Order: sequence, then structure tokens, then C-alpha cells
Amino acid sequence: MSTLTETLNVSALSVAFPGRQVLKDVSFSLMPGEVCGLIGSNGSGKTTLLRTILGLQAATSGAVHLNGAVGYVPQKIAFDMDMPLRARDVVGLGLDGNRFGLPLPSLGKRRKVEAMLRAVGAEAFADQRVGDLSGGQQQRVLIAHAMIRRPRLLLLDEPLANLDVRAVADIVGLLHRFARDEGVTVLVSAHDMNPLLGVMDRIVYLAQGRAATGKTEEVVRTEVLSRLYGHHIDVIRVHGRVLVIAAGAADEIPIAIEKHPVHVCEIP
Ligand SMILES: Nc1ncnc2c1ncn2[C@@H]1O[C@H](COP(=O)(O)OP(=O)(O)OP(=O)(O)O)[C@@H](O)[C@H]1O
Repeated sequence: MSTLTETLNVSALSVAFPGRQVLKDVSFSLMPGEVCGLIGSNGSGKTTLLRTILGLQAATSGAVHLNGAVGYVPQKIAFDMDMPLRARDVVGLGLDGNRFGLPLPSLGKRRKVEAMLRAVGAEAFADQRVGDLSGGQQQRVLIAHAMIRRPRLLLLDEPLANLDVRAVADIVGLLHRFARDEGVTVLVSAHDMNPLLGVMDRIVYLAQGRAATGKTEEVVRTEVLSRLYGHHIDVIRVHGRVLVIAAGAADEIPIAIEKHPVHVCEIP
């Protein structure tokens, strides 16, 4: 790791599956308290990158360095929603692992669970079955599950998918607070960068043969995005907010970004 304070350093990372190179020479690093959007359309390699950072997927070449514990909110929920688990039980499992049939949790553990339920705004539905909660409420519970061990890096795989506009804003606000108030580094994957534009310090963009990384304000510009995509893209500022619009579907926009200079890697 080049800087001791980096939470995550990904260096020249390549990942291939039989007959398919998914990531090639992906490099970026994240500092404490940064929110990074991992943006790309279906099949662009977002889950593969997150799984490689977690050590669940082997890299063909390159390296991942982590500084501190990692929390993960996977795209697919790892437990059966039909199980009679309350929201608070799921949060507690983040402390205990998936060992069921444990004796009653200690006072210390119960306090940690209460504090985390509060931190994500889930007290009101803490005793409801997770399977009965709305998508936005379930995301809060899953984030609490991932955060209860106080990781320095939080990885989330498409946490905004299938949420309504209000729930999207709530979850984005929650992630921003963890980053700003507690210095947690957040790497969050999404199809569409627009909901993240207000809080995203950096972007890692994976799309159609390219992987590009950089600071948001340096990349989310009409000329930069249009040049990188070879296609006109508007970056519009309305009421202090930024909106990225392409002629095609928004999630097809291959945005690229880098600090100095803009850096684009080809993926064959
Ligand atoms: N274990 C695997 N074996 C073979 N191919 C895989 C494997 N995992 C992923 N792939 C392929 O790698 C590519 C990237 O998949 P990945 O799930 O990382 O994309 P993604 O950006 O997360 O997509 P989505 O938004 O649909 O979740 C896809 O073409 C996928 O089919």
C-alpha cells in the first residue's frame, strides 16, 4: 500500500473467467471517509470486483490491500427471508456470525445491537420479521448487520436496486453519515450514478471494455464524459444538484474519471 492511511488499494487488478476477461488493470485507492460509486451496467463486473476485494474471487493478476476490517452487504441476501428472524436478530448475527441456537445474548451485545439499530434508524421496526419489511427497511437492517463490527470499509452491492425514490435518498443519506461522521470508507455499486452524485467523492466506472477511476468533480463534466464515451452526455446542474443524462439509457453511460489525468483502461 503506497499510503498508510489508505483504507483500500487496488493495484493493476485483472480477473478472468474461462473465455471472458472481466476486469483488466483496475487501479484505485480509497481514503477514510470517502464514498466511492462503483458504477456500471449489468455484467460489467461490479460484483466480481467486490468479491475480489473480499477475497472470495481469485484475481488473475494484481493486488488488493486492505487496511482494517471490511463489512459487506451482498446483492443477494445470504439468509432465508422466510425464517422467523426479527430485524434485531439479523443485526445481532453480524456479531455472532451465523451460529444459531446461541444462549441469550449478553447485555454488552444487546447494547451494541440497540446502538446499531438506532444508527441506521431501524428502532421502529426492530421487532418485526425481516421478511415483512419494505425493501428500504431491509437495506437498513443489512447495513446494520454489516456495520456492527465497526469495519473501516463498507462494500455494498447494488443496495439501491428496487427501492423507491424516497428509500434511495434515505439509504444514500445513511451511507454518507457513516462516511462523514465515522470515517468509514464506502464503496457502493450501482447502475445509475445519479442518486449518488451528491455524496460521491470518487467513481470507479466499469463499462463496455473500459474501467476508469477518479474524483467525481473531475469526471462528471460534459466534455470529459462525452469524450470518454464518444457520445454526447449532458451534465446538468439544477437547484444545486447534478444530473447526468445521455441520449440512450442512463445506465449505459460509460463514465470515466481520474484525478490527474483522466485514466482509462481497456478491457478486451
Ligand atoms: N463465477 C463465474 N463464472 C463465470 N463467469 C462469471 C462468474 N461470475 C461472473 N461471471 C461473468 O462475469 C461478468 C461480470 O459479472 P458481474 O456479476 O461481476 O457483473 P455486475 O456488474 O455485478 O452485473 P449485475 O449488475 O448484473 O449484478 C458477467 O459476464 C458474468 O456472467
